[in-house]
Amino acid sequence: MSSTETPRGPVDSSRIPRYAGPATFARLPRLDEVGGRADVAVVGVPFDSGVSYRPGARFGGNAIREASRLLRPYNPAQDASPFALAQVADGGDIAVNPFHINEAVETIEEAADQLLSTGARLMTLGGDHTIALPLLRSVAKKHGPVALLHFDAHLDTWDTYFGAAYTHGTPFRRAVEEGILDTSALSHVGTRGPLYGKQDLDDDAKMGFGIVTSADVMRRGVDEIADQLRQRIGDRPLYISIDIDCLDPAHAPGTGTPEAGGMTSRELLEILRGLASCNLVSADVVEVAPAYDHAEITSVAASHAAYELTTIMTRQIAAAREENEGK
Ligand SMILES: N=C(N)NCCCC(=O)O
Ligand SMILES: [Zn+2]
Ligand SMILES: [Zn+2]
Repeated sequence: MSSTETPRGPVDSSRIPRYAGPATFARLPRLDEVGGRADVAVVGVPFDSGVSYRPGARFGGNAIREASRLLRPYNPAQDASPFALAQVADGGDIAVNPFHINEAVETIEEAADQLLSTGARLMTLGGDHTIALPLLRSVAKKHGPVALLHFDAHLDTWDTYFGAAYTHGTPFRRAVEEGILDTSALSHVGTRGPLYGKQDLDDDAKMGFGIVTSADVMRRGVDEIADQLRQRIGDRPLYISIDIDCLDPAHAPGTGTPEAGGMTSRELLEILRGLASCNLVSADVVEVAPAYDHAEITSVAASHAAYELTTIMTRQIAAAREENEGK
C-alpha cells in the first residue's frame, strides 16, 4: 500500500450490527477484496491431525473469527488504530489434507511462501501447533533464522510421538534441527505442568531455549518479564507463536491439552504490549478447540491476542513507511 491509499478497514459496526454477515477477522475485508495485497494477512489453518489428546483445533480459526466481531478499531493499550495504519485483510483458510500430515505441512509452507512473497506479514490462526513448523520454514526463507517467542504450557520440543516427526508436540525441535531459528533468542513463556522426564528440560536447554514459567510471570510480574524478553530478542526478526493453552484453563478451557496453573489473559496481553518495539515479522495463535469452550472464553482471548499482535505489526509497518517517505 502506498501512502496515498487509505487502508480499507472493518465493516462499520454502528451501521451494520456486528453480529450480522459472515465472519472475517475483526470484520475486515477479505484479501481478494483488496486486490490480493495486504500488509498483514490473517489466515486460518484448519488442521488438527497432529494432536496427542483432544482433537478439534481445526475449528479454531473460524471460532476466533466469530469471537473477533467484537474487536473495535482503536487499541488504547497501544494508542493505535491498527486497521488504519496499514492494510489488514482476511486471507481465508489454507485448505490442507487432514489424512496426511507430511503433505499438509508442505501445503502450509507453500501457501505461506505465496502470501509472504506479496510482502504481507502473516497472522495465522490455527489449527494445532504442528502448523508452526511450516510457517517458520517459510518465514526463515525470507528473513533468515528468526528469534522465537513461544507462549505455551508445553515445550513442544519433544522428539517424536509414535514415531511421527511432525506433531503438535515437536515443531520447535524440528525447527532447531533445520537451522531456521536463531538459537541465541529462543524463549518459552507460560511453561508448566508435568513432563515425561527431567531430560525434556535438559534437551530443551541444549537447543538454546530459555524458560519463563507461568509461576515466574506471577512472581516477577509482566513488566520485568517483557523487559527480559525484549533484551533477549533485541532487533532480530521475531516470530511469536501463541499456543492458547499458555493460559490457565479458567481463561482458555477450549483447548486440547489443558494444564492447571496458567497465566491469565491479562498477563498474556500485557506481555505482548510490552513487546511493541520488537521487529515482529509474523505470528500465530493456535490450539483453540471450540468444542471444549464455554461462552467463547477461549476464542475471545485468542482474538484479543491476535489483535495485539496485529497492532504491533501495523505500527511497525506504518513507522517504516514514514521513515522511507522522510528520506
Ligand atoms: N499443545 C501442544 N502444542 N502440545 C502438547 C503436547 C503435550 C503431550 O501430548 O504430551
Ligand atoms: Zn501447549
Ligand atoms: Zn503447543
